[in-house]
Amino acid sequence: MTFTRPPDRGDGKSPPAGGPSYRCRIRPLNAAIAAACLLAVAALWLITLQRIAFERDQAVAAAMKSNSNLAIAFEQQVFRTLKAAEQVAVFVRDRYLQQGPAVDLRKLIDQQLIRDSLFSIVSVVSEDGSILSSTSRQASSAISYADREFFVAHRTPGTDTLYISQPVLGRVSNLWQIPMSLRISRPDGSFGGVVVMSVPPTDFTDFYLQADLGQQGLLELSSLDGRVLSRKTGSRNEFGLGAASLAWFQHRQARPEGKFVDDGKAIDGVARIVSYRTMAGYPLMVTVGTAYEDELAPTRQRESSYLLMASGATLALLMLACLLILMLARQRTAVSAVRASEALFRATFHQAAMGIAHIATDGRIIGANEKFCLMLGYGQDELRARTIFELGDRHEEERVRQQILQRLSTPLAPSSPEIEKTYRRKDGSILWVCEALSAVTGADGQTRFLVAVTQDITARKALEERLSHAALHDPLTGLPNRLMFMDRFDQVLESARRHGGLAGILYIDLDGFKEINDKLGHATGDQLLCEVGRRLQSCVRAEDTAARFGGDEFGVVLASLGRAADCEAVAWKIIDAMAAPFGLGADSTVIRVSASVGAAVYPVHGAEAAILLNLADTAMYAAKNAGRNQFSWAPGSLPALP
Ligand SMILES: Nc1nc2c(ncn2[C@@H]2O[C@H](COP(=O)(O)OP(=O)(O)OP(=O)(O)O)[C@@H](O)[C@H]2O)c(=O)[nH]1
Repeated sequence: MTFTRPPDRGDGKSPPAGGPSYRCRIRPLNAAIAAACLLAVAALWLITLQRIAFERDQAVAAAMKSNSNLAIAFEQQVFRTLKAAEQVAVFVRDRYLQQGPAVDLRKLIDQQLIRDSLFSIVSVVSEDGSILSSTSRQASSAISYADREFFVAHRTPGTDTLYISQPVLGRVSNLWQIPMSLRISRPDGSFGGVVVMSVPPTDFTDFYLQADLGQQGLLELSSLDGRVLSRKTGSRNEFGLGAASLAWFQHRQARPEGKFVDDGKAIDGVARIVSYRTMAGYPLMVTVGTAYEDELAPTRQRESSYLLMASGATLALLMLACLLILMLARQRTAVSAVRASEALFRATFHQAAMGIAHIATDGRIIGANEKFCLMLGYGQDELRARTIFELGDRHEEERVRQQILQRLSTPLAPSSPEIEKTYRRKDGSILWVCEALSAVTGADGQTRFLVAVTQDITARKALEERLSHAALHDPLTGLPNRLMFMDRFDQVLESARRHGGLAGILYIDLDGFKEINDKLGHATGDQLLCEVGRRLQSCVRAEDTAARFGGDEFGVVLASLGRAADCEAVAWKIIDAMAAPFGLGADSTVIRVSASVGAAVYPVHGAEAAILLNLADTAMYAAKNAGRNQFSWAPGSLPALP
């Protein structure tokens, strides 16, 4: 998500101060990342919840199957007990019918004809309800069963099958018992009494421990007429309760056997996975149940792991999405910064008033801006095909190499010294530049390339040249002026001092120049002065200096004089040169002029330039006074001249 400034409203006014000056814009890529993340989270949770539901269903189905098997086993155990009871009852009834009231059940036990481990009490009851014989010592004929359910039921002629009564509190044992009885019929079919066997209800539910039904399991034996014969839930035993409100009792009306999840509200509020079966051959049903929470405990543990993993994955996905969005935002910022920087660079590089060239460390030109190309007259490609050394004259190459080496040796130096140097343009002309080199280094501190910032100073150099020439030369004749003359004279004197040589100076003044000016005009006078300058130069050697001091006054420095007398010889040579007629102007007007020359020699007449100049000047006046067109030595020991 980014914030952008709203477009200008066109009236030049900004949005009202204090109000929202930025509007929110969701970037499509950010929206796509957020949508993908939400989709992934939704899919993750869908899969997780489906997995949890599947595992729960699996656990419930497995528990149902297990409980169904246990119900079958429980049914078989009850069935065996009932069959044993039937066999005992038939055996006792046959003995009673053979022996009559003299039948002794305790003797039958002693003879191990009856197993007393199966039943707590076995009794023979007469047709009036009193006990005729019993395996219990507490039993007596005074105890009557005439009102008992089984006795009442057997008195009525009916089937010759085992009758299973509701649990009752035993009158002999004083304990809860389930009476199971068989009718004794006389040969004529009349009622002859009952064989009754008592089984403690808990004997049926001992199976609970074998089946390992847990702390809150359920094992129940009920009669189909709606009575719980024996039930065990956890450590609790119950007998004789009504079964009509129980869900499995109601389910049995529709299906003889089944399995389902019961909410437990009819018993103790504990939800259970139950399986029930209707017994074959007996009006009984068995029910086995295990606590729903016990069965799902392992699944619940896995559920917690799944939920934890899904939560972790959700968090990771959200963090990943946030990270991606953040990285994208940073990348966008970086890209914007790079673009801005590139735009700035382009504007600076291409529109700079200075020439800029990128130079490889070996001198190859990598690139150049338009100004640099313009300055040198080469195109970009032509420059790229050259080295920086090829752009200058041969004598400059070493200097440029030194400049590059110096820059490479101090790549991190903040400023680079500017040097003035020359390039050779494509057309062969000289380009004077003032150039600074900067080093561009990489992250490793190594120099990647050099940047040459070049300023065209050709015009300035030409101006300097002109100014320098004007300052030291006479504008009319082009000869050195007095300033340059004195400088050269100083240099010559210095050399003469060092080498013990001689140096001469001549002071020359034209004779009658004013008249020429006056008669022929100032322009002709100028022409004459120029020609005098040329003749003067032709009279001296290259190492000598001829100069114009001003007006019609000239001077000559004679370097490396072999003899002082040579000075006079040069002076006469000049006087002769000036005496020759001048043909000036378009019509070659013939003009005649002469010159008076004074001379002084180092070290004969003096040691200082100014003194020697004055002496030569004085000598020149002496020559003038001697009639002009003359030479005169400076005052001093002329005969001693070497
Ligand atoms: N044409 C021209 N005349 C100049 C220039 N500079 C000075 N003059 C003139 O040159 C003359 C020099 O004066 P002088 O040396 O006294 O004249 P002169 O006739 O040579 O006199 P003497 O030296 O005594 O022989 C003056 O008339 C100046 O006006 C110049 O640049 N051009």
